[in-house]
Amino acid sequence: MTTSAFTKVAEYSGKHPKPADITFAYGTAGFRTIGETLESTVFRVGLLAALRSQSKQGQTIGVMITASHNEERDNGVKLVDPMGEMLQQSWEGYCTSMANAATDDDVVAVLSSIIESEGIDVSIRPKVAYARDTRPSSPLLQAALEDGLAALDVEAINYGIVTTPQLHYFVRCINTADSAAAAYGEPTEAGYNKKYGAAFLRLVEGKPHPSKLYIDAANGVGAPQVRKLAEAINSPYFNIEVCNGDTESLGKLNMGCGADYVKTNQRQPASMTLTPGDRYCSFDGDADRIVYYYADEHGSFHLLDGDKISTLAATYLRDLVSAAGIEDLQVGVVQTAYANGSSTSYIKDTLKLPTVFAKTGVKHLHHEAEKMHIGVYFEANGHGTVLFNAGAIAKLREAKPQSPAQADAVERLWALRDLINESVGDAMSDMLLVETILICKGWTLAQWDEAYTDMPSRLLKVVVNDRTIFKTTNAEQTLTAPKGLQDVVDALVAKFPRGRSFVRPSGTEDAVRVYAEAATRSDCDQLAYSVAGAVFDKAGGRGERPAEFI
Ligand SMILES: CC(=O)N[C@H]1[C@@H](OP(=O)(O)O)O[C@H](CO)[C@@H](O)[C@@H]1O
Ligand SMILES: [Mg+2]
Repeated sequence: MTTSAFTKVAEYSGKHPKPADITFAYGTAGFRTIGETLESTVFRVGLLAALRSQSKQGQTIGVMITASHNEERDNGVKLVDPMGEMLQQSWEGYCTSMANAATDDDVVAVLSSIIESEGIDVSIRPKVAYARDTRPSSPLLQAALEDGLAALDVEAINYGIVTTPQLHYFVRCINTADSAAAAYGEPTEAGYNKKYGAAFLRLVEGKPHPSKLYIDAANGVGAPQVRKLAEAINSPYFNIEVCNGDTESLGKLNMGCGADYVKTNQRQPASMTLTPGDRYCSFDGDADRIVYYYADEHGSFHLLDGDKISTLAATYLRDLVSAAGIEDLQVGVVQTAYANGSSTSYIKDTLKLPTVFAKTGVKHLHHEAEKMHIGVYFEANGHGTVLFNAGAIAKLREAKPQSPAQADAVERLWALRDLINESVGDAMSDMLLVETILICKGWTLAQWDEAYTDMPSRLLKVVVNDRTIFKTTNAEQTLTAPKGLQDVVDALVAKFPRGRSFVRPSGTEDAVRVYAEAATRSDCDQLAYSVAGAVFDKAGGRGERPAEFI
């Protein structure tokens, strides 16, 4: 890169001035706020993606424009590292500094300082792959991104409108293409559908066909993409109907539908009536989360969330490892403190598998799961996947099956690895995983649900003057500040049989979250609302005290 390249940066930056009154922060989910305010940020993310690529010797970096389950007027942008994983945490600070540079000259100055501190070789031609979801503000932001990429002469690939996990997959495919041993797949939509579709059919072949699966696509990008996946699979094993698949009409994205709505409200999408015995699932707006649900014969709603998916997957993998006769190949589960207590007890006491708690946010779970041979990780809200680490791959390669049954189990473990998007949680690939297990076991959703019964739980938000005063330890389950507040929470928890509650500041919203569980619905609600009340009263609740707080 020459000085003239920097001239282009300042000139193009002038087309995307930063709104003076907004401070941006690269958080758990990248940048996320009202779409129209993000033009300068997305332009600058284009510049950063170029530097990140150069710092990785010209490997391809991904940029995804999406705000997932947020309302339609929001948008966001995040960077994807070479193996399809989330951006390395140490670069998040660079993103924030870049987004907040006040003038075009400041943008160039921040750029230069990153180049210097990272020792970046600017003669390397940067490569970036990018995509967007279906939001109305996305085309404008895409144009800003393209200016950022052009300003640093990036070799760019535009993937158009795809799901977030598809972009992660493409990035990993591109960067592994030259490695015979680790090539991940073809970096195209067709390649994605072919890889996951073929692994799915390999695993379910010969079993009875399942009944139809109704997919609520949140009126988002998952709708067109899952239709393409179904076309590619073209088999009665994947008999689906897309509901909430309108990506054209304004105001529909995530509105009264989608995985977040279903999980938060513990009910089906407003537009859907459930028929007892039928099978349903919901994606979120960028199709990286999935939850399943059904109505029982009395019409009552039952949710199968991320914890249920993770226990289903862990059980199946544990049984396959045992059937394969491979010694010391450990299956483990990573959860967050939001995992339902019943699921944690089930993993420990019934499945007898190791489980650890990570901090909220999938990157934390991902890192913990990498330490396990086969690490299953899911957030309760339905975002997660399964990882096979190098130790697991070595054990699978060395396996010496002693019988056809053992050989079949080893082959199924390999096929499962192909079925799973290891780069990131992926609603479509996770759905195929769940479908595979249910088809192989011949289970209905109700049979899957029988493993354990969820404890009544409640998740609340408390709006406070300053959420940065909240500090936590112990995987975010214990407050170390404000002083004395944890003692109050402990005293409240002690009042309720099997009570559990914790308080932490949200990483994505300007609020503090309160989670509670207890043996009965009424105890759980009393605990949740009294902890929320204590937080509001003792830690600077903002505005009027909500009437339901105790
Ligand atoms: C309780 C909860 O669901 N928290 C969500 C939410 O994080 P918070 O830091 O709680 O705002 O958004 C994250 C990003 O999407 C997701 O990873 C996480 O699970
Ligand atoms: Mg999402």
